[in-house]
Amino acid sequence: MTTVPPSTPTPLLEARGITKRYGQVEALRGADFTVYPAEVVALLGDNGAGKSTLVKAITGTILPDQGEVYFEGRPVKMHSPMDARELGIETVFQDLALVPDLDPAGNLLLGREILRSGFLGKLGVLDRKAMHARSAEAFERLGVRIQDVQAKVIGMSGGQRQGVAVARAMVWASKMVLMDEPTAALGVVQAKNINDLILRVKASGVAVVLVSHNMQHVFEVADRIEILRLGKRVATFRKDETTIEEVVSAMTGLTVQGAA
Ligand SMILES: Nc1ncnc2c1ncn2[C@@H]1O[C@H](COP(=O)(O)OP(=O)(O)OP(=O)(O)O)[C@@H](O)[C@H]1O
Repeated sequence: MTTVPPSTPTPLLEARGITKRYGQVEALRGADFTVYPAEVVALLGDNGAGKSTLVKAITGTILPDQGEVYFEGRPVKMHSPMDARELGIETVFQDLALVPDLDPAGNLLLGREILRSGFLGKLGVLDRKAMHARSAEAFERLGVRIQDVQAKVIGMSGGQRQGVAVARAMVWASKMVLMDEPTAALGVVQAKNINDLILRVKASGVAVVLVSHNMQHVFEVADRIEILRLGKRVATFRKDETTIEEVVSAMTGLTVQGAA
């Protein structure tokens, strides 16, 4: 187990002592979580450990009962995903949150549509040409291959949809992208594409938080790994200094790991 070395920069995001209850269930019991700038950090834990709840708490999707979130060293309160967006944080949720009847461009630019300009300024009409051009450029830059950018996403394969959702988050995130199970429904080639995307985003200076059960995926792309167990962080590792066995032991609690 590794603690943070002395030369480590100020965390981009730090969650401290987050608690969240759903009735009798304590989903988070004082969870901590740290993300450094431009790193890929995997958030791992067994089913029900609280990973999705923690992701929601640091993206303004739910309000925690207790605890603080610091962003670039300052305390922040996120009341909605819009608050997170304003900080440069984008999220790819398990359900992808795409609009099935829109094409990839419409989904990429959802809430950020480009309007046609008229004599008196912006008209309330979508500039589809500009939207398609902008999206095609974004997909190209990210290496996401979309055969027909004008086809509705409802007719696309799971992997293509995932590509659209991940690209949307990556295009707009200036500081951090969170991905909850990005490769869950993907084949080997598609999972590799997502890995390539993650590494591209990291190279552009944006941090990536990855929630995944896929150990191979995690060990391919993550710089660090943080483990949640029963709603608390129980260990942190540098990927280069650990093994899958050690990580699995920390997740299951079969060996004692010092708290991070
Ligand atoms: N909206 C909710 N209402 C009630 N209980 C919830 C809700 N969301 C999460 N929980 C409970 O909180 C605990 C943590 O759930 P969470 O989904 O955060 O875990 P997870 O680590 O993401 O699990 P998984 O890997 O299975 O997705 C679980 O016991 C879950 O049943």
